[in-house]
Formats: sequence, C-alpha cells, structure tokens
Amino acid sequence: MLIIGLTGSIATGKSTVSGILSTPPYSLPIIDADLLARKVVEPGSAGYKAIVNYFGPSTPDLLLDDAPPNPSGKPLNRPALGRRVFGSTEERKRDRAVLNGIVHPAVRWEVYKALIYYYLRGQWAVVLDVPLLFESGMDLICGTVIVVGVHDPEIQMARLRARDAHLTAEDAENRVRSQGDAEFRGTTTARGVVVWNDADKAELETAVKSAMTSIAASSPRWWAWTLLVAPPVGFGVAAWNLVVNFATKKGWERKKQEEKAKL
Ligand SMILES: CC(C)(COP(=O)(O)OP(=O)(O)OC[C@H]1O[C@@H](n2cnc3c(N)ncnc32)[C@H](O)[C@@H]1O)[C@@H](O)C(=O)NCCC(=O)NCCS
Ligand SMILES: Nc1ncnc2c1ncn2[C@@H]1O[C@H](COP(=O)(O)OP(=O)(O)OP(=O)(O)O)[C@@H](O)[C@H]1O
Repeated sequence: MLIIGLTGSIATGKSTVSGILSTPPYSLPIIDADLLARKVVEPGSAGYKAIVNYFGPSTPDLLLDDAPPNPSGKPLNRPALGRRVFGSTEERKRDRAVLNGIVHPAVRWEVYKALIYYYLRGQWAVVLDVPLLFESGMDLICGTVIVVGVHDPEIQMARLRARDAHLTAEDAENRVRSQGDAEFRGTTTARGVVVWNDADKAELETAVKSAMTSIAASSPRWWAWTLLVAPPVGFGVAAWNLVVNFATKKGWERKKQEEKAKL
C-alpha cells in the first residue's frame, strides 16, 4: 500500500486537498492527524488527564465551562490552549514541546492502527494528512509526500482568519510562526511533489491532478497489489523505504546545518 504523506503550513489547503483526494476519481481513504489529535485528548483519555495536570494550574480558562455535562470531565478550551502553545517565545516553545510530547505518541499509535486497517482492506494507497509530518518523523513511513504551499503569506493569513474568525491577528500570526518553514518541507520532499495553492480551487484541482498523475506513474496499482498478495515482499519493501527515507532526511539535515554554519 502506498502511503501518501500530505503536509504543509497552517491554512495552506491540506484539508481542501484531502477533500479532493477522498472523492472520485481518486476516492482515497484519508487519515487526518488533526482529527486524531482531537480524539486522543477527549475528556477521560490519558492525553486529556496529562494536559489538565500540566496546563491546568497555570491556565484558568483551560476547560469549557458552558459545555454539556460529561461525567469524564469538561472538554478542553482549544483556543485557550492554543494561546499557551503557539508563538515563538521560549516559554511558548517549551509548552508546545510538552503538548506535542503528550499528543504525538498517541496520534502516531492511532495512525498505525488506521494504516493496518486500510492495508487489510486491500487499499492501493492511503493519504496521511499530518501538518507536522516531518517534525513528527512520520514522513519516514511515506512512499511519497505532497506538500501544499502558498507563496504569498498574506493569502495564507487571510484564509486562516476567514476560516477561524475567533482568532485575533496576533493569534493567527503566532500559529503561522509556530511551524517550520515551508522551504524545509519542500526541500526535504525531494521524493515528493509540491502543490501550490495561490489561486482558486479550480486551479488547485488541476495541480492535484498533475501531482497524482506523477505519483501513480511512479507507483502503479499493480505494484501495490503485488505487495499486498506477497506480504514478505511488502514488508521488505517497507523496510527498505524506511532506510532510504531516513538516509535522505539525515542527508538534508546535514546539508542544512553545513549551510547554516557557513553563514
Ligand atoms: C493547540 C491546539 C489544542 C489548538 O487547537 P485548535 O482546534 O485551535 O487547532 P487545530 O488542532 O485544528 O490545529 C490547526 C492547525 O494548527 C497547526 N498546529 C496544530 N498543532 C501544532 C503544533 N503543535 N505545532 C505547530 N502547528 C500546529 C496545524 O497546522 C493544524 O492543522 C491543537 O492544535 C493541539 O492539540 N496541537 C498539538 C497537537 C498537534 O501537533 N496537532 C497537529 C497534528 S498531530
Ligand atoms: N484555492 C483556494 N481558494 C480559496 N480558498 C481556499 C483555497 N484553498 C483553501 N481555501 C480555504 O482556506 C481555508 C484553509 O484551507 P484548509 O482548511 O484546507 O487548510 P489546512 O491546511 O487544512 O489548514 P490547517 O493547517 O489549519 O488544518 C479554508 O477555509 C479553505 O476553504
């Protein structure tokens, strides 16, 4: 099964692209890390308890007071938690790392379970929509990666604020600044494709079509079926893929560090 990583900075259009890929002619299953990240912090879960323990004492509005009663606890006030973790100060970075440390392992586990489910159902490909694909290391298991990018940060900011009207300009800036640069994602994606989303949705559909044509050409369906009916070959190829991805990523990181050192 081909795992197609889908990533990009906030509000660049990942969900819009996954919407296109989930419908004909592609009809691919989507594993959405944002949705899983919500599931693993529902009241009563281990993630919820860890967040309340760490952030509760210093965040008075961490829980939603006006939510319908729930015996497992009041739901998290996500915008309030967002204000604690998004931004570029040392404190925000530290808190973000703590939150990521709670949420990411649980999300990863949910992703693996979903991958096994789709593999057993005989899917030829699956889309793994993860905003922090490279940072979380999940790029290593992907056969290819689609990076969604917007050249103009003004467009990105305008779309973010139009979609999430509750965010102030400062909240939106902090969210955009909380992610690694798109260039890092783009250059690490030597084995993938970048889909630019600066224009309208019709142009986005054309860009997705062209990306999928090149992906399907480099990983045809018959190859996915061969891997499915011969599991030892499938596992061998997956292991090889992991090694190649790891080596490619290390190579890029080394190159970036050398370039930084030269400055
Ligand atoms: C801070 C939280 C509660 C804010 O929730 P909210 O509902 O307001 O935003 P939502 O979860 O829909 O995220 C919106 C976008 O923000 C960006 N984002 C989310 N978490 C992070 C993060 N830790 N670092 C950088 N960007 C992030 C992504 O582009 C994401 O698509 C939430 O984002 C969260 O729990 N983040 C940590 C988990 C995480 O990394 N999720 C991303 C997928 S694994
Ligand atoms: N080409 C486009 N033209 C106009 N609006 C667009 C376009 N692409 C996406 N949008 C809108 O921009 C907003 C952000 O898009 P989307 O939710 O797909 O981004 P995302 O990358 O999934 O965001 P997040 O990182 O927050 O999960 C949405 O309201 C979407 O409808």
